[in-house]
Amino acid sequence: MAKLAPSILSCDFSRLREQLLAAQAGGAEVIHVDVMDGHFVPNITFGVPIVKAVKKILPQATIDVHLMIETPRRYISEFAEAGADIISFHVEAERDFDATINLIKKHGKKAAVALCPGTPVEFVSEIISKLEMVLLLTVNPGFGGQTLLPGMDEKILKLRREIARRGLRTEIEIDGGVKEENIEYLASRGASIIVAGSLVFSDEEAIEEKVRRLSLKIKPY
Ligand SMILES: O=C(CO)[C@@H](O)[C@H](O)COP(=O)(O)O
Ligand SMILES: [Fe+2]
Repeated sequence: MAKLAPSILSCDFSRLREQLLAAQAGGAEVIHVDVMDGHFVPNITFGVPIVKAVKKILPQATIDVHLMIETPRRYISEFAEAGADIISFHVEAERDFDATINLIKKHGKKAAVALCPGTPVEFVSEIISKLEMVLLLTVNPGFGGQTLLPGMDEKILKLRREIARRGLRTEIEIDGGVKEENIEYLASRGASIIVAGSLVFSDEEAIEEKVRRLSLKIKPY
């Protein structure tokens, strides 16, 4: 049903290589990288050098870059050249959707837009056919370890139905607040990629085992 995408936001950066290799050994094919600028969101994380490092450590993985930055179009080329495979930009942070999507595609990367929890799915109606993925942020952007906001399950279902109605193959990524108790339910609403940060990285259970077990929960066959 869905793929698990561990988010490095919650990893121990002094052990980045070890933890990424463990996630890969557990079967993770997609690695989620949260880029935050301290303007679009109240937090600052990391940028291009970390994307390069993740790609170097896991050259076979799909590097899924979630840009939580103002005017993301300015930085698309740098992230693409650093090794991003999927680039998501926020519709709330960019005026020119078409130019940004075209630039991502010009680099041969998968184009995605991200929606904050309060942004309705109708916002993407006119551009969805140009996108490979829509990221639904299910917590307020900026921090890991938050609680899934109410109503997000309905939002996923609504977008999944709209994609089906239009005969598209757009992926839906769910990001934020994914926990043991809601991961299967979120997958059943129509998510195709499920991001998990604190659930994967801040726990005593070994990362490899955790990724394997969670992946089985959302992809039982
Ligand atoms: O984009 C974000 C937060 O803004 C996420 O990707 C977080 O990394 C998810 O963290 P958890 O809620 O899974 O701990
Ligand atoms: Fe994210």
